[in-house]
Amino acid sequence: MRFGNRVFGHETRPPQRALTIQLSLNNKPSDGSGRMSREAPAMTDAAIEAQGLVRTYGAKRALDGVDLTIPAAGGITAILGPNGAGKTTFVSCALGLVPLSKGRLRIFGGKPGTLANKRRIGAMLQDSDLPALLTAREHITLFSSYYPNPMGTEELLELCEITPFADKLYKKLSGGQKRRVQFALAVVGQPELIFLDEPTTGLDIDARRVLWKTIRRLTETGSSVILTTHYLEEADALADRIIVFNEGQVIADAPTDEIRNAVGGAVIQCVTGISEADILAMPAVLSVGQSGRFTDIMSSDAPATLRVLLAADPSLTDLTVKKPTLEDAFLDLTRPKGEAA
Ligand SMILES: Nc1ncnc2c1ncn2[C@@H]1O[C@H](COP(=O)(O)OP(=O)(O)OP(=O)(O)O)[C@@H](O)[C@H]1O
Repeated sequence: MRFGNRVFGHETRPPQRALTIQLSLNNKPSDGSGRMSREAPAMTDAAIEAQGLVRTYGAKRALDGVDLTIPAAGGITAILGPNGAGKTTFVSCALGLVPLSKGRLRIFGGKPGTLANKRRIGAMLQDSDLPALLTAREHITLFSSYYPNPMGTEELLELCEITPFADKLYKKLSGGQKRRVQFALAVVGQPELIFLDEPTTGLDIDARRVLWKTIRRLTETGSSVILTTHYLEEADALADRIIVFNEGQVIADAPTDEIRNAVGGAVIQCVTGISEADILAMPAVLSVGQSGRFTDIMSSDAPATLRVLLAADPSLTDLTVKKPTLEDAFLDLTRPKGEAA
């Protein structure tokens, strides 16, 4: 696993995950319906293999040498990155919607966009739209006919909490209700690989939690989910693995815990009159930022920083020390070199 210039662990799932996969391959779902079970994909088949992907738009390199592998039954991978980092371009290439300029991309060992691959993939894109004059139930019934082993329509309507508006015309649904239907269509086929591009944008917190629950359930049956999101708490709550894109390149690729912990140290927050330049010169300080009246100091050794900080400012107040969050790690990774937080 990559994290900046560092290499982490191994390329396979962590042991706990491997156990979950093993169980799901050998057992039917607890409700005994059999509807969520399906033939397991060969464990050796990678869902996605990308080597040296380049996609240019004129002089712009939207993808600039992307290498990554997503295993089959690979759990939930969040692809994060600032605006314009290349996340949507990567997803579009994997779906066969956008051709590559250079590189090798294999989906279940085949080219992106083939019919065989489409039957193994579900996708919810940012700009999806659907025929206005069909109901949610009709859309789901129609989509389920494309897949060899779809979920039952009623079960899916319940799971995604669509039942109360299942018979309304799509055009009469609210924005959040439309997103739920789009999500249901991405998962109705119980596909082995699911792309969710900003799936919870515009959803209220209840609807977001329904989606999270459904996503987790799908991975328990052996799906690999690729989630792109700007909500870092969503990635933190859901993803087993985080891949960070920046300027068309993968700058970090590691299990979520490792990404969070790799920042190391702690975030010291306080109210102080000391200048950012003076704080940056203190021991173990990695970066300094301002949020309102608070100063946030990222330190690789909080006690060492605190000793000097407290001695330098006896009037310092509102002191808290906390572990870095995924957001701290993300900001640290994607900050332009040489720029303080
Ligand atoms: N069809 C296109 N024509 C020209 N440039 C494009 C096109 N699609 C993407 N780009 C450019 O490629 C770069 C990567 O865009 P992309 O949409 O993949 O980023 P992203 O990480 O998904 O961003 P966001 O988080 O804003 O959705 C951007 O600079 C974008 O302007």
